[in-house]
Amino acid sequence: MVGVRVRPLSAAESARGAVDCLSVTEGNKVFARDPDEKMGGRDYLRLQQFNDHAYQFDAAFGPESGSSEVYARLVRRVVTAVIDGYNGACFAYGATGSGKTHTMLGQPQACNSRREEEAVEELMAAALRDDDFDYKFGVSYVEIYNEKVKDLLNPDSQADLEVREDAKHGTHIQGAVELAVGSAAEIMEHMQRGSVYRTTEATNCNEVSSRSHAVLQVTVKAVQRYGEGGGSKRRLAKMSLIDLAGSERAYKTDNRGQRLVEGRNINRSLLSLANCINALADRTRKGAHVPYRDSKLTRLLKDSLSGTSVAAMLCAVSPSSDQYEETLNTLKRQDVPRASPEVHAAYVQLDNMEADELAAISEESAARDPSSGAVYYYNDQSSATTWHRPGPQALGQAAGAPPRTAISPREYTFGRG
Ligand SMILES: Nc1ncnc2c1ncn2[C@@H]1O[C@H](COP(=O)(O)OP(=O)(O)OP(=O)(O)O)[C@@H](O)[C@H]1O
Repeated sequence: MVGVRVRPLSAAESARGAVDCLSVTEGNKVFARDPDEKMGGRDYLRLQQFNDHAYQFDAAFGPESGSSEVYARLVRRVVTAVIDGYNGACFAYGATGSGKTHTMLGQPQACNSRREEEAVEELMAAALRDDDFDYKFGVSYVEIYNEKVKDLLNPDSQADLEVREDAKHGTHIQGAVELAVGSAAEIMEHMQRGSVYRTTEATNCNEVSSRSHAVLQVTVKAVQRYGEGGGSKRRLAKMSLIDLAGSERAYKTDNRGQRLVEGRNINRSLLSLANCINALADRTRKGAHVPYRDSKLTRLLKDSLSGTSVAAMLCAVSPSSDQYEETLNTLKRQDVPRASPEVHAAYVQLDNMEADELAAISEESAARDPSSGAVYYYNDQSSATTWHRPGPQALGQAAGAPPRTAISPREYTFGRG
């Protein structure tokens, strides 16, 4: 699931004369108004322009939404999956100063609004309610800065730890401390202590800018109390909460020297994360190579992204007109393709579709791409982000189950986006 959170315009932004250029509307859409365009008129061309800047998400939160709402709509399902034995990951993505850390950690004076705290509290509470399993929890907290892994729970340790993978532990960091914990408060305490050692700098965009990716992992070991036939079932799952470094382009922070190297490493690892997510999400490339090894971040998160894992991405954006380009960059990258077929590339592999999926195609879910004239169908029984474009025969008998042979196996059709 991909969500977006628009933070309030800050006092500093208002003082600079910046204005609010985003609105969150019904249907989880975010409209971005180009501050250089005069949008006063309501003629068709202007309206079209306006619509071109609407971005669709699975969940969209305006400045009035609290972290609890973000938690309930985006994070809870990840926590539930972890309790059921799946790996889960929540990412906070966005430009510097957009609100990633605020969403993940909250402000010191507003402890009760932390999303991470809610996540670990619910995880612990669900474990306590479960009579069938005994639970043990461990926590580790690392940062990845300039492709080097530092243990935030043991800051004096070796400066660059290795990411390893084995059958017993999955992907993990060799030598990183994993502390046994018994309550959500303990996890938060460790995290607050570790956060002090995180690499932050003042950039042009944020006074306390995180220049590293911070990865908090809670390991959940569950052992069944009364196993059938004397044997006990065991489950091992991991919940990863990731506060990514700012995604802005290097020039924006006016960085040179060390800052420029940082910026390049941040962008490289974010790109490799995007490449992995795209490869995993692209159902037309089942079994395709996923480039986990391209960065430390993706190597570490390999078992939280692949297989039977559940992930949520929260994109933080500033509504400020002077951050418009960065905001658009985030919105464009994370926009869910199903919303507006007119402005997005769409792709299908129909030979993977089952008869019941084809049968679910209905005329109501059809949309026509104005530039190519192609008709797309959104099939809500399958992956939320996959558009199916039936071949010519299938179009004529959309309500039935068209013969598979009549459909070309792969078709890629691109609209304007
Ligand atoms: N939803 C919000 N409500 C109120 N204030 C917010 C909100 N989101 C962010 N802020 C404030 O905006 C400022 C920047 O936010 P934050 O430090 O979380 O950005 P960031 O995306 O983590 O930046 P960086 O990548 O540079 O670390 C902070 O002062 C924070 O308190």
